[in-house]
Amino acid sequence: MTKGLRVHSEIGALKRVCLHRPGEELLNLPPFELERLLFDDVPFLEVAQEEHDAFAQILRDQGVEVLYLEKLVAEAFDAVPGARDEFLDQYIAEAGIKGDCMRKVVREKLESITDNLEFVMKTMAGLTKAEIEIPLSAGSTLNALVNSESESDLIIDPMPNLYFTRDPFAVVGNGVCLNRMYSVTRNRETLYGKYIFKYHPDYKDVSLYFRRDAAFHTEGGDVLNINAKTLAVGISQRTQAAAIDVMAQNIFWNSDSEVERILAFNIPNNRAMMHLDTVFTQIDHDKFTIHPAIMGTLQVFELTPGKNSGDVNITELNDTLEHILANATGQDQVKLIPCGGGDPIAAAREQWNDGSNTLAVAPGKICVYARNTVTNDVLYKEGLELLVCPSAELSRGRGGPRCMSMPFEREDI
Ligand SMILES: NC(=O)NCCC[C@H](N)C(=O)O
Repeated sequence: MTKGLRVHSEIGALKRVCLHRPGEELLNLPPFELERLLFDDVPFLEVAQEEHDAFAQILRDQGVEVLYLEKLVAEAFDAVPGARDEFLDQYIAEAGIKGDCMRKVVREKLESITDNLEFVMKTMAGLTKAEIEIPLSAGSTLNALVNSESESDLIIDPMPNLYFTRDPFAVVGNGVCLNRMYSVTRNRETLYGKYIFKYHPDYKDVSLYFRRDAAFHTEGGDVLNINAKTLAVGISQRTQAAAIDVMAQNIFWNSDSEVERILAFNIPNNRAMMHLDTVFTQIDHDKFTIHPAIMGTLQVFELTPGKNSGDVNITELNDTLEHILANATGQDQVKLIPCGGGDPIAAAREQWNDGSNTLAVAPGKICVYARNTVTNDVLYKEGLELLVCPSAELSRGRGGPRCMSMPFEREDI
């Protein structure tokens, strides 16, 4: 029997999760490319890996099976002859390589890697001019041959944000949204999910509720499974309202999905609040961490299936966030715990380092970054059990424990 996917909440006991251990993609991250590559500093790879290994071990100690994205892709290639070639064609087409000659040289370089895991990790790391010999022949390009400050040393960009496995695809119930992401630099990450959900023996039969060739963009950080019947989605810098229209049609009118209601939260468009999960995250049956700046300002819509196949009804909910979340979770009331405990400076500082971006491994038991001491103290006093991850280097990419994980299976609550 294949394993498949099963995620009907944010808090049910976590059984299986997909991570990506930061790799050489972080070594191909020059300071002057940080903004374009959506990273905020140059991390120290060895320490980032140690921190990530500690995060994975915390999850294993809680009985969670840890899967690695890069291994799943390699297993898909091992399982299906021809899958790797198909991937390589698409990878090269989307890699932004300048000139046919260079594309040929790069293809030969990647084809020469025999081990599938090594091959996958190389595609993630990117490629620099120093790594290949460029033939001076008919068909070569000036861009390849010239060493100049105005020409990048990167032939293929690295994908430094891959360890935020939350974003390129989002598991919803037993299916998955394979996203078209907001930025060119991150959209290449969705190729790995495509090949897992197309060819991996355990995951090739799951339903897709969104596709990477869609006209509108969305990211997994905006998708929260409240329960089997209710999904919360952020309208944000990263997810367009039109993408949620598409998602709603595909989810409501797919017999595999139990979701009957989507709540769309219109959140501010800025980097500190780039996704819904940076603004609020469920941590217990009746508790959420929140960014204090969104209190009282949110516009929220409810989408439900209409009468005829493909129809979606939309209404605006004029209520407080507490009432909307209490109603969605079926609780009499919910507690919203502000990042930084309400102190404006601590809130801004710890929000910047993902103080509200926690990962629940069970109701009331959450992974948090060690550096957010003010928020962690408040969470502890509210009765939460904290699993504390080191975070000096990992946090430089602007994502927390929820961003660094994509649950594949949770126990139902
Ligand atoms: N779900 C999340 O909030 N993910 C964090 C993504 C951070 C990454 N550097 C980005 O800008 O996309």
